[in-house]
Amino acid sequence: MKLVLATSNKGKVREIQALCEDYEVIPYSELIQEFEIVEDGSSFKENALIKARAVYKALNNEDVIVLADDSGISVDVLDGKPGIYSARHAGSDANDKDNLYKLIEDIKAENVESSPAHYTAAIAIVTKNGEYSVHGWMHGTALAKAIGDGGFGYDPMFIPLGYDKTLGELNDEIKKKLSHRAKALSLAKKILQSI
Ligand SMILES: O=c1[nH]c(=O)c2ncn([C@@H]3O[C@H](COP(=O)(O)OP(=O)(O)OP(=O)(O)O)[C@@H](O)[C@H]3O)c2[nH]1
Ligand SMILES: [Mg+2]
Repeated sequence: MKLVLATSNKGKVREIQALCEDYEVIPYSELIQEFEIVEDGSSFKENALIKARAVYKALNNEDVIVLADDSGISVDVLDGKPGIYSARHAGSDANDKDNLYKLIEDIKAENVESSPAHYTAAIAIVTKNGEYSVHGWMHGTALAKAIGDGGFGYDPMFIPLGYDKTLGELNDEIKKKLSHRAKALSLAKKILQSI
């Protein structure tokens, strides 16, 4: 089965391909020109559906199956921020490093060295027969420093529950077992098997 990913994030493409080895997973940019999708929903689920619907419509082929991921990190000491705004935490043109160091500064400003935190991933699937969505979470600790350069985004400051190293230090196989994305995708696969 072919799955078209409605994402411009290469880290997500890499992880979803590794987690869906039985599928042919291709980013939509291999089929059509990338375009801007305004993520103005009020939840991860709404934003994932906005992205999947936009790409489904643009592909103009009713037989495609489109999958989108909307995700982010929520830090307890920051009252759950940045949450759905994780990609724009340091501004609308921010890159992963800008967002990472802004979040580190925000945690330091609370006069703590770390805080409980969690990642959320909402996965939306759009097909001619309907729309579906599922969620997955990964809990752990957000540090006020970055260690390691594995993963992407905020991974160098995040220690998953039960570990003592950041996702920047741990190998990809560990994140593959634990991640918010892996958990949401395992539910998404059950939906894909039934359609
Ligand atoms: O270190 C990380 N490990 C992860 O596993 C992870 N999952 C999400 N995020 C961060 O959360 C935002 C997503 O925003 P997002 O869902 O809008 O995606 P995006 O804008 O990057 O691409 P797109 O899929 O929208 O095209 C971005 O800042 C990501 O860096 C992660 N960071
Ligand atoms: Mg985005």
